[in-house]
Amino acid sequence: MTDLPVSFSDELRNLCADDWRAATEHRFVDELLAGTVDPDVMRAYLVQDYQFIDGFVALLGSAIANADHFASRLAIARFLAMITSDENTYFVRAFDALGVSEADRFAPQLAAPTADFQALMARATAGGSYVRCLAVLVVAEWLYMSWAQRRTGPLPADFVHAEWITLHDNAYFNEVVGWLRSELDRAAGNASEAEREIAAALFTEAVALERAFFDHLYA
Ligand SMILES: Cc1ncc(CN)c(N)n1
Repeated sequence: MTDLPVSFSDELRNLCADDWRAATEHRFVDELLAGTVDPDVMRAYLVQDYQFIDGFVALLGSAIANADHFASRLAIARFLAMITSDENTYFVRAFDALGVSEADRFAPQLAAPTADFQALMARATAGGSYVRCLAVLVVAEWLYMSWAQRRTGPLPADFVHAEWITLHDNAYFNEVVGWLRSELDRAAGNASEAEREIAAALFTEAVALERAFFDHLYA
């Protein structure tokens, strides 16, 4: 039997398997799935992540602008609509529940991994390249789906924990992740070797930053 060819997205994930595993099996993930994250840790995480979301929305906008098909633009725009509605209102409700101040919602002091992630997304956003945007988008959503799918028990009782899990493991989200991966594989197939190398570097840097983003919560 001949082996199936490895897709570009699988190849990239294999390149950074250690960081991928460390992030998806992180202490924060274990505690989130068990519903036992310390409220101070959850607050710190969500405050930093809201600043990540800002750059992420800009990155989705760039993917829409640089996509090579109308159908791709439509699919990304639908996903962007989910982020700016259901996901954004989750943050607002979670901030209310956790007593997060206005200053921390909109202008917190950035942790180093947050600032580094913003810089990475800004580079991908400004690159004028669909494959570069996709490389970072695929990490952000595939890695999150991977940890959310590790859940074997019931959802935690607290909505702050439960909804953050279900936002990253539901039928629509899982379909988006599969689609983003297939778009990355397709766009990489149409890109030059130099573009593929840039996309691979963005991908591996993003995986390392996902790990650092969780690590800093316990530093
Ligand atoms: C840092 C980070 N990476 C990914 C995701 C999933 N959208 C997120 N909310 N935050």
